[in-house]
Amino acid sequence: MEEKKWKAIKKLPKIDLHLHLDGSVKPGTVLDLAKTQGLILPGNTIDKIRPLLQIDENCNSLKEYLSKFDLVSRVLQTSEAIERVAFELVEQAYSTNCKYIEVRFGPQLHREKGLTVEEVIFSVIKGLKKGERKFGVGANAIACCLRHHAINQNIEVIQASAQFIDGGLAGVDLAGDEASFPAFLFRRIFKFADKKRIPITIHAGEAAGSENIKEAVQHLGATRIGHGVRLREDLHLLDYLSKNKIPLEMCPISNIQTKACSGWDDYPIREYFDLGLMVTVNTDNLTVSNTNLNKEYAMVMEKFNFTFKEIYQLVINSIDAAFISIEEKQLLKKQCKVEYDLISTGEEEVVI
Ligand SMILES: O=c1[nH]cnc2c1ncn2[C@H]1C[C@H](O)[C@@H](CO)O1
Ligand SMILES: [Zn+2]
Repeated sequence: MEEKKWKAIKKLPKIDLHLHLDGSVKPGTVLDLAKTQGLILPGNTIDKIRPLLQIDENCNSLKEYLSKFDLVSRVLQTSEAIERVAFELVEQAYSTNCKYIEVRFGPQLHREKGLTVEEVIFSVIKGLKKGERKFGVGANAIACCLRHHAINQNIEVIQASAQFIDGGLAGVDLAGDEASFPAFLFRRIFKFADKKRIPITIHAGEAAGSENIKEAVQHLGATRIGHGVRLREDLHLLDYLSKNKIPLEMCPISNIQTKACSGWDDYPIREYFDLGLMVTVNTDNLTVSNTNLNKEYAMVMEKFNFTFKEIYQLVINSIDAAFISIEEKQLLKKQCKVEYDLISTGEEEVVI
C-alpha cells in the first residue's frame, strides 16, 4: 500500500465492535501468566508460543480456527489474569488509534479454578475500565453464550449479564461452532435475554448459511449480526437487513482464514456496502488472526477500492451500531470528526 494511504489509515480514528478477549492475548503475556501461575506450556519463548496461538494459511474451517483458543484458556482462569488481559486489550486498541471497543468473552470458559460467572464478568469489566481511564479508549464488555454449552450454562450467563448491564456490559452474543449448532437451538436463551432487555448480537452466516442470520434477527432478537458473510444467499433477508439498518460486524481477515468464503475475490464487503447494508469492519481476534484494525482497514481499501470517504463511513457505521447511548454516540462522532478533518480534504483524496 502507498505510504501516504497507510499513514492516513493509521491516523484514522477507529472503532472495534467485534473483538474477542481470549483470541487477543499477546504471546508475551501468555508466557508471563504461565510463569506466575506455575504452568508449563508447550513453548517457553515468544517465537515458540506464537504459532500455537495463531492460525496459519492452512486453516480450513471455523472449527479448526477455534482450536487455537485451548492453550490461552489455560492461563485465563484467575481474576488477576483476566483483568490484566482486558486492560492490555484496551492498550492494544489505543495503539491503532481506536476510540471505542466492545470486548467479547465467554464467562463459562474461565471457571476451571472456581471463579463464578459474576466474578469473571466483573474482572473483565474492571480491566476494561482501568484501560479506559488510562488510555482514553471507551471499552465495554459483551458476554458470549457458547454453542456447545448446556442450556443451563448459557442461561446462567444471561442471568449474570443482566446484573452488569449499563455497568460496563453492553450486550450478549452467541459464539462457537456454528456449523454443528444452528441458531434455532438457542431460542429460549435469547428470549430470556430479550426479556431482560439486554442488547443481542449473534455470530451467524460465518460457518453456516443465511438461515442462521434469519433465525437470529427473527427469533433470537439480534439487532446486530456477527460476520454475516453468507447473507447474499437470501436476497429477501438482505433487503430486510438493509431496510432495518441491522449492522453486520464483518471481520475481513478472520473471515478469509475461516473460509467463510473462498477468498478475497469472493468476499462480499463491497457488494454489501453498495447495496446499502450497514457494514462495519472489525478484527475478531488480534492474536489468533494476527491482525489489528489498521491491517483490516488497509485490506478493505486496497482489495475493494474503498475511498477514504467510504472508509470513514464505515467508522460512522460502527459508531451508529455500537451498544451505547445516543449521547455517547454523538460524543464519539465529534471526537472522530476532529481527527478525520486533520487527515482528509473532505473529498476522495487524503491529505496528511
Ligand atoms: O469468529 C468466531 N466465530 C465463532 N466463535 C468465535 C469466533 N472467534 C472466537 N470465537 C469463540 C472462541 C472463544 O473462546 C469464544 C469467546 O471469546 O468465542
Ligand atoms: Zn467472533
